[in-house]
Amino acid sequence: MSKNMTQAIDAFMQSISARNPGETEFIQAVREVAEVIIPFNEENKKYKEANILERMCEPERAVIFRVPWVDDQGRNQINRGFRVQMNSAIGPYKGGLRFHPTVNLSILKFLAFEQVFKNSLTTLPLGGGKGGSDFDPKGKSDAEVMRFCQSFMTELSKHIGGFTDVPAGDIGVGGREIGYMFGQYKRLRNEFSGVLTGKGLQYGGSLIRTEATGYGTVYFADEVLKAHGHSMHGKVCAVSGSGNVAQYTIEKLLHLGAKPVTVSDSQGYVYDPEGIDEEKLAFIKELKNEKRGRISEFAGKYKSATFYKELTPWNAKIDLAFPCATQNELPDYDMQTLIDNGCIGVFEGANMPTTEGALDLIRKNRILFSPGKASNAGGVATSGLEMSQNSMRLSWSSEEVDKKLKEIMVSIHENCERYGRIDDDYVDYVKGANIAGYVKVADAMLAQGHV
Ligand SMILES: NC(=O)C1=CN([C@@H]2O[C@H](COP(=O)(O)OP(=O)(O)OC[C@H]3O[C@@H](n4cnc5c(N)ncnc54)[C@H](OP(=O)(O)O)[C@@H]3O)[C@@H](O)[C@H]2O)C=CC1
Ligand SMILES: O=C(O)CCC(=O)C(=O)O
Repeated sequence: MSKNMTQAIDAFMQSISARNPGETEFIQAVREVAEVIIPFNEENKKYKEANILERMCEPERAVIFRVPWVDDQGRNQINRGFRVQMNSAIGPYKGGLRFHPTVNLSILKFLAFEQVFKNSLTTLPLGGGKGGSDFDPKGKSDAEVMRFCQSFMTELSKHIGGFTDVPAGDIGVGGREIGYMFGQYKRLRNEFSGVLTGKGLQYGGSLIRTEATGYGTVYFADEVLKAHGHSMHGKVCAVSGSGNVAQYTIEKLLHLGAKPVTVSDSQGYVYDPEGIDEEKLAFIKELKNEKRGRISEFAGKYKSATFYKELTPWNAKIDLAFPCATQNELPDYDMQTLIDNGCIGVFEGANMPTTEGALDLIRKNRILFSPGKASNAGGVATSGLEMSQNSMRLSWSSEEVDKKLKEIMVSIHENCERYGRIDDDYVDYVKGANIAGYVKVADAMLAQGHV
């Protein structure tokens, strides 16, 4: 990269840092995009002259609100609620809600920013947003979670709607939470609408939405492997996390003949050299989705497995890594270990799990890599399919939805390859995803005037 270009990127990032002090995750997400888009804008002056990137870095709106609720002991509790409505150029704001004690404005702005590019890549008419709360559902009774969700939705309902903003789940928000929030929205508005996705199948949910993020991640990884002369069959895989995305990543890896050997949660990871098969996966699903237990219990149940307390799965000797837990969970030193152990590909199921330092190592060593905004886009894409079914008042079969999901992942791969091919042997999917996601939103913004 030329010296002038490096200076232009540094100057842009200085202004972003000054406008968003202390928002480290948001600044990290913007830098990854700016490093690709600022050089692209030099060759596409219409975007540069209209300050499209600058505008995309400023949320159209962000609401922060108090969420009061009463716990089982009758005590008053207060949490903070957020919704960041980042960009509506190509459709209503769309993106998940995260309930986790670490949630803050920086994390939600980074997620909303990523969501704009991701949703554009899906080919569907979806703008980008994200929200949530610093509420921790862990250790709470169902009744407490319900009271919290009802209070959260009482305020959020003023800012969302089927044609305005359609939230969904993310960390800490699954079928239970979506159900409670949907019920409250319906009471407040006296309206049965597709205002949330990830709904239960009895009340407007789509088949395959639960599976979609994990399945889509593996479909995308399979495309990347094929495009580089490899195959999924027989590959030994490390998966992090044990929630929604991790579970269905493991499931699809098994369908394609790969061998997942790790799974984790915030307390540590489990390594099972014999592999996590369908039966062990069923145990994980029950443990995490129903009993809401800890992953260490897996090693208690299966003698072939070992639990490593407070460690992450990146020490295992594996071919492919699927980080599916949270942001910045794969730092440079772990990436170096993965490379030393022969890892050939990293496919993000989570949002921004790979740090900037780890990404540098990936590029230097030409490791196959897909950014979450491309590889985990199957979740929001299937949310888009849920919205279509709700509008049409019908339900597609799981085969139909899965086929559409697969087609969308293949088309995202093609689009990323188009903008990200470096030479005959390597595609830079970060570059490809950022440019492909940007162009559609940028053109829509240009067409709509100075918005
Ligand atoms: N659900 C979806 O459709 C989509 C999700 N994503 C992304 O995928 C990732 C996982 O989401 P999802 O599976 O839905 O969430 P879940 O809440 O279902 O699962 C999250 C998993 O990650 C672990 N985890 C969370 N925070 C940390 C942390 N700080 N350190 C270590 N482990 C952690 C959790 O462990 P524990 O139980 O101990 O907290 C749990 O195993 C997130 O980055 C999310 O943004 C992306 C696209 C769509
Ligand atoms: O399904 C959705 O609307 C959002 C999914 C999501 O939060 C994400 O893609 O990160």
